[in-house]
Amino acid sequence: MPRLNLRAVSKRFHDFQALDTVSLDIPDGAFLALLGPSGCGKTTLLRLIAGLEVPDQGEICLDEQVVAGKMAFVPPEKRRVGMVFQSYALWPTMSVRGNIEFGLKISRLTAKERAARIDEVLEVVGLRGLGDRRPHELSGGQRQRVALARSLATRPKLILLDEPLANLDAHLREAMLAEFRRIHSLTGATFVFVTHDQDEAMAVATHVAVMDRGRLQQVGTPEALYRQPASPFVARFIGRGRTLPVRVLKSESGRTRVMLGQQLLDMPGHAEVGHGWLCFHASDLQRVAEGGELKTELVGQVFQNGAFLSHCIPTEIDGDVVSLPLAERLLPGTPIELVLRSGWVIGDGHSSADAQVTRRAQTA
Ligand SMILES: Nc1ncnc2c1ncn2[C@@H]1O[C@H](COP(=O)(O)OP(=O)(O)OP(=O)(O)O)[C@@H](O)[C@H]1O
Repeated sequence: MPRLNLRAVSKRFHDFQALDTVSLDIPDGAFLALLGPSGCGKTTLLRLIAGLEVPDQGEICLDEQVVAGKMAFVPPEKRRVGMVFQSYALWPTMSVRGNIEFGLKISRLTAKERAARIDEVLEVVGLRGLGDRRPHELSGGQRQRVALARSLATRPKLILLDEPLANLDAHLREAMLAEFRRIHSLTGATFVFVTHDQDEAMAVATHVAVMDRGRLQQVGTPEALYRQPASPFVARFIGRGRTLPVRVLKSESGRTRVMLGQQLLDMPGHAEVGHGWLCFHASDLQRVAEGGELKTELVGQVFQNGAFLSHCIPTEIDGDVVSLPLAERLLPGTPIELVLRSGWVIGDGHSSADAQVTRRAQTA
């Protein structure tokens, strides 16, 4: 059963279209990351789900109840949704227990029940024994755990997290990601997590929704987005992917026959006959001495992770720079011939990308 449905939700701020007909089904128990460049509308979408903004058009349903639409608007406090902000938003003069209890005051729990609930969530987030500390006596990671505990205390079905790790250093971010995953599986709640960091999204989420300029580009598992992007934008955005223009000759049963320059290739994918894109990652490329499918010239190298990440410009087709790790340092201008061990072909039209978004969202 989907926990959360968005149907053609749009939102304008003055003359700026922040969200444009976004449709999305989020299954019960999912950990969905909303991913996209700065300003693409992630936070606006989260605020609409929370009830902090009202959509101009479309409908939002939580547990099959319309919470925002033409005829209905359920206020935030009645949505059973917990929200965790980047800034933590803790009361500085209150203890950890006081901060968590604050959110429980409007519940009908007795003082004893509230105390038990606080103990329970402190245990879940790994802060047992720190209940009497004030926020300034905690580390950034601990403060974020308090913010999460405060949201969990009301036992919401849906938890919204707005860039919760943005204020933490890289090392702590990784540890907190593992913590979020653990807490997600322990509570069984549905999590929706906003981030512009794709490594973060891919590491933690069961589903990722990629957004660009107010529009949803694709929803799918991290693997599906990586291996089967629905649009050139997703292909380039995820996993530092690359795209090259191809001519699609045939497309049948998940295989395509394409021309990459003068080379005939057989690749997985779906595309209409005509102009298309071959999407791939550095790991799909292999250098060969001769007879490569893609002839390039080295433009530069960077020493990274024990290898020379080599940037190469295609010489026989009009395409962007492709990159792959090589074992040796070479002079700029060196001819590099490459074969593509794998890839994914998509069509050029946005309609096919949109169709895949809908199909994937429905089957997610
Ligand atoms: N209250 C508002 N009034 C006017 N414009 C707004 C308002 N809120 C958001 N916007 C605009 O809507 C667009 C989307 O904003 P939003 O905060 O949703 O983006 P985001 O994807 O979360 O970005 P970031 O990753 O930088 O936080 C931005 O261009 C922003 O300036």
